[in-house]
Amino acid sequence: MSFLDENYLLEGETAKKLYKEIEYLPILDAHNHGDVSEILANKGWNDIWEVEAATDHYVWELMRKRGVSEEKITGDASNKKKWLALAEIFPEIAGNPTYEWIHLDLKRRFGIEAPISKHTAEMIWEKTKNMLAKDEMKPQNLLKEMNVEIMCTTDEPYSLLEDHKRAKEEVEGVKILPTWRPDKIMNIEHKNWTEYVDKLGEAYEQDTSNLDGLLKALKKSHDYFEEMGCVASDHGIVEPISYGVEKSAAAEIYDKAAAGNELTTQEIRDFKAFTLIEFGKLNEESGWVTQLHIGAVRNYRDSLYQELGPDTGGDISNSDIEIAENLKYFVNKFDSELDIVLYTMEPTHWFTVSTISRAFPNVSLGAAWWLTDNPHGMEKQLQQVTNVDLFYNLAGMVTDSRKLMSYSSRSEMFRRTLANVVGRQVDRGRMPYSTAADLVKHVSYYGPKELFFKNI
Ligand SMILES: O=C[C@H](O)[C@@H](O)[C@@H](O)[C@H](O)C(=O)O
Repeated sequence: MSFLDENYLLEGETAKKLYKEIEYLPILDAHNHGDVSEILANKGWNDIWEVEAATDHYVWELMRKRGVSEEKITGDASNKKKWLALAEIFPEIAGNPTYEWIHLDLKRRFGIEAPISKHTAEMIWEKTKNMLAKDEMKPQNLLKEMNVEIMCTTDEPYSLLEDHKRAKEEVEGVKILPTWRPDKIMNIEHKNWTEYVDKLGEAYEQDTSNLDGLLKALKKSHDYFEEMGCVASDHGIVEPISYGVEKSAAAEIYDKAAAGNELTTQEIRDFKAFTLIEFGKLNEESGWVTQLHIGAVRNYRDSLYQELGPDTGGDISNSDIEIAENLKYFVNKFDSELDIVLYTMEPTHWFTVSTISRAFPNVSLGAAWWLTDNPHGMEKQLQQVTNVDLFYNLAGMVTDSRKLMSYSSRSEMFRRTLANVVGRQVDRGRMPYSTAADLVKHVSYYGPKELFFKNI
């Protein structure tokens, strides 16, 4: 096998055949960080740094690890200098999925086969710059080229979704849907919490000076998102917190926080538990999927957070959290009533979550997430699911991407890994080929279509 050839990640003849079954299925992406204004403007990108690295903290982290100065990552250096710095260290990041994603993009979108290095950096810069100037490389064409059928962005509940509204009218060939992400309302301990609550109130012209007002504002926002085509909420939660909390108790906590008083740890937990259930109720009424991203400790590297803020690198995964007891109330409260998707990145959590998903028909597992969204992680996670829960109940792949260009490469990596894992089962006599072929198609496309997009 040579680098990223047609057999990339595929270990046997069956895997190769299975991959052919799913290679060209459209991409359904229920979770990403797409920038709708970029798609609407359709101006495209000036150079390869802009398209591949300017918005992607995965790349920034690796550059820092290989000693590149911040000036050439997020600082004032020119894009050309930044690209040359990245290219120089590129051979040193081999084995990390970013190495493969970017090479796949170069190969599939720009027809460039040469491995990135200081020797090829200039050539790649020039060639991609010329190609990026062409219409076919503009965001809307790129999405069609990558065969993206539906993509769901991640949005604040106080957003009025102006860009989504326009995208609905103006962007052809791909559906761009919002996702309701109310973390900032739930995180009552955050120093800017009152500001976020005020924003929500202003956006939906609702007095939020008490808990009732907040709940009304959330409902208005939820209704509006639904009107705009939203099919899911999403929640970033370090450790799930769920138990019954009386509304009167939550209201007292709300008043205390709104008056600027410090809350106890217990009060913070109570408020989170209360709001999670409220979000679930709203989703149940609307028939939305509830996505829980569990276990990421964000902004772990203090200096980076202080200097550059969130989503700049420096987030970690914590295996030391309790999931089963903490989720019990939530999954039981909505037993058989609400589609719930659990995303976790820790291999040690996969067994627990797959047993929870096995026990509840309405709970599914999302693809291996973030730091395990790579061939090794996805393969391990898929094997786990195969043997405890069902392939057929998987929620499918989400690109989770912060740049448009990689929707296709991230999906390709998943589909190849899937073909490989399932192909191996066929080769070991665990299922017939025809069953396997249906199964990989289901996981890649028909399953997520049914789960997230059945009414679209
Ligand atoms: O960019 C960051 C990571 O890709 C990403 O996994 C998280 O931001 C996650 O999608 C989330 O929405 O919480």
